[in-house]
Amino acid sequence: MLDKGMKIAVSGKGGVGKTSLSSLLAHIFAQEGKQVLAVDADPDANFGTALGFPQDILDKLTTIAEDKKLIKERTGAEPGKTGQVFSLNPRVSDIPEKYAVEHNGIKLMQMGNVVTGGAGCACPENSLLKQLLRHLVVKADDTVIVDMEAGLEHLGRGTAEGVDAFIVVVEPGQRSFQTARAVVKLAQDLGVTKVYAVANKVRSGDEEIIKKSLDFIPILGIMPYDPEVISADLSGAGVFHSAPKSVEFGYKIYERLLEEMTNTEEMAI
Ligand SMILES: Nc1ncnc2c1ncn2[C@@H]1O[C@H](COP(=O)(O)OP(=O)(O)OP(=O)(O)O)[C@@H](O)[C@H]1O
Repeated sequence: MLDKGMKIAVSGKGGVGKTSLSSLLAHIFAQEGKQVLAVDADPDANFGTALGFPQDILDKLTTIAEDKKLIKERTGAEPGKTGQVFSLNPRVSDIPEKYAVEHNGIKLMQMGNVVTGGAGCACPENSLLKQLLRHLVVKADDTVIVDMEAGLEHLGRGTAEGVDAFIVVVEPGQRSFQTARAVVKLAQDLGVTKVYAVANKVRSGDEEIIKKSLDFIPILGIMPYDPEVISADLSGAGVFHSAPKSVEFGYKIYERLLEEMTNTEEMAI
C-alpha cells in the first residue's frame, strides 16, 4: 500500500447513493487506521449527516464557495461577478486545516455550489474550488474521499490524473446506466484511468441484468437495497453506525479497492 492515502472520487446520478457509499468508505478507512478527509463536492449532498456528524459540529462547517472573503483574498476578484481578472493558481494549502471539521477521526470539508454562469463557469470561486480539490488529491497525505456531482464540475485534468479510484454509483434503472456511461466518458476524457462501478439498491434476482448493463466498466461491488440506510438518513445517525448489512458490503468494496491498488503497484514495478 502507498504511504499516501488513497484518493477516491464517487459520482453518479442524483439520489443513487453516492453519499451513503462515500460515508461508509470514509468510516471503514478510518477504522482501518487511515487519516480520512471527506470532501463534500456535491451541492445536493449532505455528506456530514450521512457520516453521522452531530448538528453542532455541522453548524461550524463553512462552505468554501460561500466564503466571499476567502475567495476575494485568494483569487483577487469578487465572487459572483464575471469578466474580472483573477488568479487561476490561488494559494490553498492552508485551507483544509482551517476549514475542516472533525468527528470520530474523520475530517470533513464542504465545497459548495458555484452558481454564477452554471456549469464550467470561469469565475473566481470555481478557480479556488478546482485548485483546492487538486491540492487535496495530488498533495494531501490523507485518504481523501470526494462525493461529487455527476457533472464533475470541479475535476480538472491534473486532479483527475491523481485519482486512484473513480467510483460511479449506479442504481438499477436505464437512466442511471445512461448517466454512468456519460460520467465514465467524462472521467476518462479527463485522464482518470481507474474507473469502477458500484451497483446500489439492488434487489435479489437483479444482479445478472445489472452485470450485463454495466459490461463497459469493472464492477467493484453490488450493494443490496437496505431499508436501514433509509432509517439512518431519517434519524441522522449515520449509515456506518446504523446499517450493519451495508457495512458488510462496504468492507467487501474496501477490500476490492485495496486489491486494485496492489495490482496497480505491481504493474508499476
Ligand atoms: N442501499 C440502499 N438501500 C436503500 N436506500 C438507499 C440505499 N443507499 C442509499 N439509499 C437512499 O437513497 C437516497 C439517496 O441516497 P444518497 O443521498 O446516498 O444518494 P446521492 O447519490 O448522494 O444523492 P444526491 O445526489 O441527492 O446527493 C437516500 O434516501 C438514502 O437513504
